[in-house]
Amino acid sequence: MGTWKIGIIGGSGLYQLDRLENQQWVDVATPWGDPSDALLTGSIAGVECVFLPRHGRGHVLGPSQLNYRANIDAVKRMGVTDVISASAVGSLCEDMTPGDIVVVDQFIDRTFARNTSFFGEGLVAHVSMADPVCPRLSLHVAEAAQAAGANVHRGGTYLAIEGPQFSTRAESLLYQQWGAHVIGMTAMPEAKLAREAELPYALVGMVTDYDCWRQGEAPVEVEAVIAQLAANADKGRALLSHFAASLPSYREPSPIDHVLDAAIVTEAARRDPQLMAKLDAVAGRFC
Ligand SMILES: CSC[C@H]1O[C@H](OP(=O)(O)O)[C@H](O)[C@@H]1O
Ligand SMILES: Nc1ncnc2[nH]cnc12
Repeated sequence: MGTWKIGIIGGSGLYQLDRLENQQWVDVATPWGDPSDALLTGSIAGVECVFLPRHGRGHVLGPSQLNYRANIDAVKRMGVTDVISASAVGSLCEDMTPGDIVVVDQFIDRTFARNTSFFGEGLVAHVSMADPVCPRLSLHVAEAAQAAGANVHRGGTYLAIEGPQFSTRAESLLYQQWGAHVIGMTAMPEAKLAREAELPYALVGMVTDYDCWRQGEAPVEVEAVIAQLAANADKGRALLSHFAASLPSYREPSPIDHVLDAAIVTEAARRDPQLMAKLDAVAGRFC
């Protein structure tokens, strides 16, 4: 390997990337169905990037309609080496305030209506999610966010709900007690699938609201989320420029590049050829 190719999955409020030089929208077909939209290829400060608007341009897909497998397969198919995911998040703690950036390092998954794995009958694999994000990529992202002038929290637990409704007050208070710091609807199973696809993953949580646990604070509304994201747009753009400019020119291999070596349990002779064919991008080394 040696060369970075950064996948950027843009969440709410992030549907295009003006910063990309030599931009081109590319339609990508996957064996898992259609990704959320075409993928935008280009470069920032000489670093090749591939951008995918998670909800599609115009925000047409909700969190439960996203084809998470197709999205991760598509970026992998485009030769991406590492994925940065940007997400709007609600804060579950006092000191993570709207406008802050949380570089998430743990997850609690409360989603229930999504395809959560590329593997299954005919090819069984169990990857570790103990450390669900890439520390190297997260460090680069956190430093870039700091350089962009953001108030950055290095680490935090993201609680993923199914949505599309926001939480009840009782749920919000419960998630706080569980030790979650931020809440959103999309990073799971995205982070799980990225790990299965051997893609180092970092999550930039952009705090947009205080959810509904906080006394005296109006419960979160979409309008406030979008307004906060718009207010942060310049910081987001600066973050990406700092990130690309600060990457070392040589990409040292990551242990995440090979997690499937220790994860696939199905004997070679018992593997399902049809599923193996579908896994050509995700697990091509084994096909
Ligand atoms: C528009 S508010 C709720 C919406 O925003 C977040 O999306 P994303 O993670 O893609 O930025 C949240 O998860 C919901 O999907
Ligand atoms: N409070 C919240 N709950 C779930 N998803 C969100 N995305 C942004 N704010 C959110």
